[in-house]
Amino acid sequence: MHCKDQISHKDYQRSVDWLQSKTQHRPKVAIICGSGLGMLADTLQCQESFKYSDIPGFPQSTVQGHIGRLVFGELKGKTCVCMQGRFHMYEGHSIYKVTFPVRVFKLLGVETLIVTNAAGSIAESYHCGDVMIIRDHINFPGLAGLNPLNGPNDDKFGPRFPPMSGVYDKDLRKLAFDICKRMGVTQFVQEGVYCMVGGPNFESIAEARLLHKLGVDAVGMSTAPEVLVASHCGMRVFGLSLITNKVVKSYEDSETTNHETILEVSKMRSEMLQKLITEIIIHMDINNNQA
Ligand SMILES: O=P(O)(O)O[C@H]1O[C@H](CO)[C@@H](O)[C@H]1O
Ligand code: HPA
Repeated sequence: MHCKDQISHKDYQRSVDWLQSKTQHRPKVAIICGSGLGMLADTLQCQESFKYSDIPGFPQSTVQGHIGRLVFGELKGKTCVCMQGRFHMYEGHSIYKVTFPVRVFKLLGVETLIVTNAAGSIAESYHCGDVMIIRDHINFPGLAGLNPLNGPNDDKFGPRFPPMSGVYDKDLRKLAFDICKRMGVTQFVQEGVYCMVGGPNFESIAEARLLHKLGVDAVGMSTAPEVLVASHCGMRVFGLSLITNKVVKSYEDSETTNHETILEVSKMRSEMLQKLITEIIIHMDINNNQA
């Protein structure tokens, strides 16, 4: 990865200008849908959607379960934009392309980013189908120097050395938990630490044991770069992981993980996630439609 791949302000703006010329929607909330979770976008009213292949600067989705469309619309009167499909580095995208949409959202006027993902459980107490409110993350590629903020800093977006403590908004986490209580689903709601690994392989047993020792609760191959860029440019962030599989940590265990099972579990919980995210958006303060 070279800084020459870095994206200029002009390139983000080109994408923003194109989108603003095609839709009247001016979203304050953006939602990134994880593997198999794209149907979250289906509940938006007055929808207008754009294929990634038509939007200037957008990369293409190549992973099954990631449709590759940007959907604008309203959730109970609140204007949102939803990514039906995200980008991963293992697809061959540069880390700047992976996070490209987040800066486009910022320039569109988005203030809050909601990220979702499918993740494997490392925590012993988690079960398949659990929903984890993300409290914090460990960004392995970031720790190793693969960071979307590498290269000359664009001060128009944020500072050179941004803090990463308290990135997952405390009030939104509390709001989510209160909503889960009202929905009567707390028995399968957790709060924990998400760890991003590079993928595309799933973890070896020794790697899974290492993650467990490090205090990781759930592992996936996404999310941290988008969250980092959103936080850098001052967006409020909320994240949910759907636990789609248990990560094997024992040499006695013959189970293996596969993407198809992950998509099936995502489908099983999609309605509950849709409802939870809708309620969060309804109940959070949004300075709506003033752009
Ligand atoms: O993180 P999302 O996009 O939900 O996808 C998860 O599911 C895929 C593996 O099945 C990986 O891409 C992993 O990161
Ligand atoms: N490991 C990494 N990424 C994942 C997993 C996993 O077990 N499940 C879903 N995404």
